[in-house]
Amino acid sequence: MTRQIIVGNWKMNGLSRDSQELVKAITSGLPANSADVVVCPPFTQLGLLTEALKPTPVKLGAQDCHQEVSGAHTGDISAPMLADLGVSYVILGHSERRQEHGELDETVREKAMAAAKAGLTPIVCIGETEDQRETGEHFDALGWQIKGSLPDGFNGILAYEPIWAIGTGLAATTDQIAETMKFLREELVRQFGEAGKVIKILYGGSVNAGNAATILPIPEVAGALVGGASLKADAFLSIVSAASAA
Ligand SMILES: O=C[C@H](O)COP(=O)(O)O
Repeated sequence: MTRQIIVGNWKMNGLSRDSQELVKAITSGLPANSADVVVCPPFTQLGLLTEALKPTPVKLGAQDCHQEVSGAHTGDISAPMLADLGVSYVILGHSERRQEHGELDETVREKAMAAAKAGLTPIVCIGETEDQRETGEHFDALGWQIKGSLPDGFNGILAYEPIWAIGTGLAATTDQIAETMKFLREELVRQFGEAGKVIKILYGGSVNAGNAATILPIPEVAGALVGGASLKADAFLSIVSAASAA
């Protein structure tokens, strides 16, 4: 059985002291035979946490990177800069970046290529809006996002996050997740052939300590991308335990 992976996306949360305390609580509370765990703090905490996480099995991820290696891009961070710091994963195309920064599939694809080239594992996010779900256009939307956001030869992680489930406390139902995962796997195989069979797919959107044990065993779910609940060590560790048992 493949080990699941739980990714904590801290979003724009965490000053130095909180961040250090949080990773200390997480690393000291990991269950035996733990699932793989990745924490993705804001850029400002990455340097400090690299050192704190070095002696632990927890890996470090970033929440974005630029598609270029270097240059005149004020305020941006490149994939080689992240790799240089000891970062292993990078979340790309999160719906909050797509919405707040107008990030397009094409840019996400370029970022995923840049990340892989720098030795990082890209975690590319896709997800449908509430409208698309209600009008039954969700599979079309997801198919287009896969086509547009994942580069040829993609061997990173895909995160399915229905936008209406993010931060709402209202996770997708097990039936919705199961049906969508099946669709995503078929689509990955259609677009990538054999390689599409092994791309890991995470579910994200209001995963918490109470629903993780129901969501994580759903076929094709390889783990979770966790927002709010990743900021509380107890809740995050419960999700990690559920993944370790799934
Ligand atoms: O990246 C994480 C997702 O946006 C999920 O956030 P949430 O767990 O707070 O719903």
